[in-house]
Amino acid sequence: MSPQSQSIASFNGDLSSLTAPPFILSTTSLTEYSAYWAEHPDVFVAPAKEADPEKRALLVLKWFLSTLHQQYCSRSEKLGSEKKPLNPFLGELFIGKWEGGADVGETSLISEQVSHHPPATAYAIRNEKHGVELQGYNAQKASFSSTILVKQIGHALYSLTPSGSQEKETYMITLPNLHIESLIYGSPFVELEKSSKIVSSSGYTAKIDFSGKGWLSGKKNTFTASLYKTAEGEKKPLYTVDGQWSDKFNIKDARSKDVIDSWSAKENQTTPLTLAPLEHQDLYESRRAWSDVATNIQKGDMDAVSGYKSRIENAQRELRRVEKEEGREWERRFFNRIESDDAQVQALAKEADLAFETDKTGGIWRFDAKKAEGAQPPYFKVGGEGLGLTE
Ligand SMILES: CC(C)CCC[C@@H](C)[C@H]1CC[C@H]2[C@@H]3CC=C4C[C@@H](O)CC[C@]4(C)[C@H]3CC[C@]12C
Repeated sequence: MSPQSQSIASFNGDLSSLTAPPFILSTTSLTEYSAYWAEHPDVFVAPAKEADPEKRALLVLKWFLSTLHQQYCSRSEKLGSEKKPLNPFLGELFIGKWEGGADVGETSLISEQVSHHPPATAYAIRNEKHGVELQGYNAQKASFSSTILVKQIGHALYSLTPSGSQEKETYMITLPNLHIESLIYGSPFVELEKSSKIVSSSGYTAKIDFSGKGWLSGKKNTFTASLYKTAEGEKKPLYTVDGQWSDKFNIKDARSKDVIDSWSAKENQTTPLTLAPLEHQDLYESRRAWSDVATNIQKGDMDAVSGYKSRIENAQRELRRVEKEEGREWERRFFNRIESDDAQVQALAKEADLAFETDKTGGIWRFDAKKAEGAQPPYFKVGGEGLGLTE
């Protein structure tokens, strides 16, 4: 048996324990993936400007669908194949902002590794000007059956206060399952499976069905979606959407059958995320913490890679040891673990068929805006508690 298949045979579902050949290693940590939710900030805030609740729910669906290209195929398009991201360490941060035009304003991103065993990443994306917030967390559980199957555990909550209203509207978003295709040809890419739901407190539900390589079109990344009144059910759609999430899709009014809107991933450029320069970043910020590892992955110096990785891992082990000794746990910088959420969120979760599975995410994680107020790097005191990354 090769070492590769041995590691598969003893695989426990934790993707971070999977060994991959050097050419498949990415220099990017999973904490960075949270940014995929808002790389089109104008689409992210668009629902807040819509006065009609039905159209607002449709714009939330459109935004969700528009994120899928970046979430699930930007690596294979940019780098030639899907890659294995760096495993974030507990407390790792990825912080940045998107400068929109005068109309969009600034959108900020906070991403934090809130759990290490099991690995879970939480994020908050906010646009103050439009009163839009997305927060969520996710973990992955993998299994093998001719390829890598990945179940996503976690959810996202999108909220806004419609213009001219006082009442906050919340959308519960569930995450799709996925699998890796073309693994044996050495050019792995992601295909989405089953379905995702977006259930709103305003009484609308969107259901997205991922059908992979469409049996009619023969094209990969095919999906259909419909938006309906939660109380009336899937059989009475108000709008339908179909196409490829990695390319183009059309939005139709289900009553008139007219195409009323569309999206093309290739024609809509992403807005770059602005980060603090490396030297101004905190030691816990992803790019800074992983910079030596990343440089050596690029150079193909795998000995140096494992040396620098061990440095991080050993420093982390030492922190965990001291915490255990002192009977405390690592304080999350921007998020809190909560026992259960309010009745509204629970009702939305039920409608969305969401099971919290807290044992697989280390808990339910919620953003704490107070912790983020006026946050400036360094986010952590360095010294005794440092990562051991500075000399
Ligand atoms: C490429 C093969 C050989 C190695 C396996 C890599 C695994 C660890 C990669 C491949 C695709 C990746 C997923 C791609 C996109 C997302 C969406 C993001 O919002 C959360 C992370 C998540 C869910 C990634 C988790 C890690 C992942 C499953």
